[in-house]
Amino acid sequence: MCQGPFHNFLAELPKCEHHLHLEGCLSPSLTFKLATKNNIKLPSKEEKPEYESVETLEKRYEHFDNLQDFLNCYYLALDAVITQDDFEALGWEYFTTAHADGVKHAEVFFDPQSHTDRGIPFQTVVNGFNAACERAEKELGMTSQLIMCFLRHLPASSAAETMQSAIAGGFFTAQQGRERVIAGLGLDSSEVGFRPELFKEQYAQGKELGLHRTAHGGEEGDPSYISGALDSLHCERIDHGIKLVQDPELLARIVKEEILLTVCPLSNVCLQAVKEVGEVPIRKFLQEGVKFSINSDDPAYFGGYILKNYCAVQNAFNLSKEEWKTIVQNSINGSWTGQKRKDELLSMLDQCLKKHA
Ligand SMILES: Nc1ncnc2[nH]cnc12
Ligand SMILES: [Zn+2]
Repeated sequence: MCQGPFHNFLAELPKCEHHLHLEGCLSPSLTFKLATKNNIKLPSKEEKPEYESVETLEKRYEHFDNLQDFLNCYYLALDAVITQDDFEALGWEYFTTAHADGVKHAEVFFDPQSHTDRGIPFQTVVNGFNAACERAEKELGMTSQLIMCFLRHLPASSAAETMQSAIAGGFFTAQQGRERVIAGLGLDSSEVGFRPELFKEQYAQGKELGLHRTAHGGEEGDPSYISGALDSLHCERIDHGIKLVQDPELLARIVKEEILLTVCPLSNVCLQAVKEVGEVPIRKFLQEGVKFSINSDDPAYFGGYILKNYCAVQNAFNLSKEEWKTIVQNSINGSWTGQKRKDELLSMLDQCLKKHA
């Protein structure tokens, strides 16, 4: 069980997070705080009773029927987030909490279209989130990358416009010793019916520009959403990917090509993809040699940040320290950071394992 010394071991593991939506860190209390500051009218009590107070909104987030039910809440709450400082505050909420959970390196998603569609300038969003990343490195020693996601329920033409905004703003360009502000592309939102192939052109353009590529796949959708992301989008990682177990041939390919899955156990339970964490194919992935990291997805909605996910996995699978070593090693090596940073993280892992031997 995840208690006492084992909990300390999990807490002290040097974690890399690869599947985290910054917008998914918008808690009910931060939503109300920003709405008040910005003079934003959240839905009225008559329209949506859950917006009566922080407490009623917290209660609403205790149960989601499925991914779409969650996404409806997720997009609505964003109305409260307006200024560059708001985006920085949202990013900072993530970095401070993740730091306390032992995250050393984070590759975080953001959804520009959920803001530009409300009239917020693209630069306001990116500059705010990037300010939080820079502050995290300076004040907390955490390294990070931003991953720009396309919303798959919107047409590819909207993704193309988003791509153009990032190019025009110079956010994909490395400048004078500074890395590019946006390191990679992602694909999220409603999965079933919105196939990865629709975004082929944007991903081809991203590959040409030297951007990293990942996409949500096999969260609710069948394994063809995973193979589609590999074949059409040339993804280096797959976000979620739990439906992979339905296709043994594809599983063998994922192992052979060393594609990292970014698994989010508490999210899968909250969105009813599985009944309990024990149904997430953690044991199967370890046995078959599928590389994966463990992540929090949308922690303000799914009951906890990364450490809660590590603990939930431990409670469900009772993994050995050797198995945790494999998981953390794979998350370090599957990160989109340079070898020097990976070596630092691997050495932190070594120290942690020695301390807890
Ligand atoms: N779990 C998830 N799946 C798809 N899109 C998302 N956007 C935020 N969280 C998501
Ligand atoms: Zn996600």
